[in-house]
Amino acid sequence: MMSANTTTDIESADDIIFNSIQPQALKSFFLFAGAGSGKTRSLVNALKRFREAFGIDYRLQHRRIAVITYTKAASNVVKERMEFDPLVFVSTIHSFCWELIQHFQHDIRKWRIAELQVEIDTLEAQIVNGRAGRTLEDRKIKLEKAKQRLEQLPNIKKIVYNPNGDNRTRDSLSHSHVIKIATDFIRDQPLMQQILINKFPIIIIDEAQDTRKELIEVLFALQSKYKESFALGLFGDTMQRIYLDGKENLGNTLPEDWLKPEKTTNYRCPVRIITLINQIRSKVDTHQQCPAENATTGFARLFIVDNANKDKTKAEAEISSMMKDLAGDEGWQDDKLIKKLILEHHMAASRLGFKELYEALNGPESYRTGLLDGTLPSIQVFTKLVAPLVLAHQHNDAYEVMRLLKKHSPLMDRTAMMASENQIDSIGIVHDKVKNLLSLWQEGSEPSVKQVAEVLKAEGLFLIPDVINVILSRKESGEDEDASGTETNTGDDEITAWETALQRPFAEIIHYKLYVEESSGFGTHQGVKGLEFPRVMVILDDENARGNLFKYERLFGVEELSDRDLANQKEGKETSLDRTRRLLYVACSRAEQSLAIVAYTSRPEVLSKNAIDFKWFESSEIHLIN
Ligand SMILES: Nc1ncnc2c1ncn2[C@@H]1O[C@H](COP(=O)(O)OP(=O)(O)OP(=O)(O)O)[C@@H](O)[C@H]1O
Repeated sequence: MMSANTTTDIESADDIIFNSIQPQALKSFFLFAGAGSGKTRSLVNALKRFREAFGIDYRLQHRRIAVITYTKAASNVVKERMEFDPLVFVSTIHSFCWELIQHFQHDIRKWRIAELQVEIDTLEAQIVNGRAGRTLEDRKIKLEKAKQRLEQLPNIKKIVYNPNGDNRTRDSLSHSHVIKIATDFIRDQPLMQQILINKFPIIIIDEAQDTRKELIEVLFALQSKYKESFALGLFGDTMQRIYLDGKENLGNTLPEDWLKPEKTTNYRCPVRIITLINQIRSKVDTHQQCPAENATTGFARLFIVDNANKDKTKAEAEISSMMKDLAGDEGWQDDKLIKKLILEHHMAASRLGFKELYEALNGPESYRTGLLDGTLPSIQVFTKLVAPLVLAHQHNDAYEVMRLLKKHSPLMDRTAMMASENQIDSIGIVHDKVKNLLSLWQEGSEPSVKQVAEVLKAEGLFLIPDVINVILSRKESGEDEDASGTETNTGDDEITAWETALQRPFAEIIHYKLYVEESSGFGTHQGVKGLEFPRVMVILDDENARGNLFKYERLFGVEELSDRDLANQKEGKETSLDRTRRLLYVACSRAEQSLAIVAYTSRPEVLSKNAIDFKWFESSEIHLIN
């Protein structure tokens, strides 16, 4: 609800949070904190007040408050503001899960055996029933690998977890394993439940709307079982749920006894942008924001570009120049000072030279989120290890080359080094292997991703993800394509994606890397979550988008809803319209001063009329670009 008094608003929300975490009177709560409402400040305030009042007792009882953030960067901010006080355990969800399970080695091993056995049984059944062809051959390779892993499990002394990679060594768990294991243990093991609530009687989760729903659900169940001794504090905004693995409608389906404080002031955006995002949101719920007392008026403009206009770079340059004049802000003339947000990524991919790689890997549903935010495990060996190694070599940075190898190469891990008779010789051998890898770029050559992967595999420099291993392990004679192509499962479309991606030049990996790491001037939509920029250009371009997850033409009423959307709407389920609206809300709410929405459309007049009818823009704020 719109608050008349912003001071009361902060005080009451912060007080409610502090009162909820009194050790003798724990209460669970969901803090509704819309865009720019200063969640971090409220969180740190509550933690500092808690430390002051209860820190000594808590330490004596060996208890801690857990704070789970969405990114490592967000963890670091909270840790720093809390002066790295061990009273508060701040981590990402993966590290938190690992903290809980890491000493349960016996149970983890049992869990892995059961999981591998299911995988083996499924593959064996598929192989018995499958037709001859590549799919069958791939499954046989996968089966072999799964059996090897099962066999090796008893020999592994300690199962570990590496938050920075994908199956880096055979004894390490993947990110999704860690979450699944923790979820299962919390749900099924009373001992784990006791340990959890004794160690962390209070768990605070930031960006709760995007936190893995399976885990949120077991924590909810735990809280309802141990109301007196365990409290959950969720910080979030249902309108800012942008990942598909978050829990739908979290915040609207809370238990009766939960408290629901709300922060209604947006300290980031100027008045005009707050009015716009309130209007975009008004179709979904009644949460509305108000500006801070010292907020400026700000600018929001809608630029409508006909799809027939093929030179998008030129159109956007013209728009920047118009924004400079409209907002009276020279900053709009400097690309480095503007954040351009691509909500669908094909346009950036074709402009920045990684379109084919992107299109291949964007195929499997399971890859999409990770591809967009750079966390797709199977690509990380290239983006996080090979590309930095090549770039460091090109900059003559021998120290960085060594650091990457020491940290990530199985050839240089502690066990390998201890086992070697002469460590100096071993380092020399690793150097030769690196030389072989780098020779792929010699005299201006441009290797393919596959050539790079083959050298990695042959030299054993870094571990190759299983999906790529399957392709590289195929016998030359196994090239008999299964023409029917009808057998698919998740694993198979991932293999198909990598078959194409491996053929692409490695340079596409580098362009992709620059894009997801935000060094290209463009921002990924998911990547800007939680961030803020003075000037934001939000680019809406369905024509360059693939898939049906987001459709701006539908959101603006230019295109009819699909049959699937209509069916979902009828059943009260989420539609592409809902997802697209939330994306637009998040993107627009990043702007601190001025905002330009650039909408490419097949029907400029209809889009313009609807933007006015929806009360998103006045006609004087809309510009048609030819
Ligand atoms: N009480 C306050 N007074 C003045 N400025 C504030 C206050 N709280 C937060 N801010 C400022 O407002 C901006 C937004 O805060 P923050 O990024 O913490 O919001 P958020 O709730 O995380 O938003 P989002 O969910 O959109 O990412 C920051 O620049 C922050 O410094």
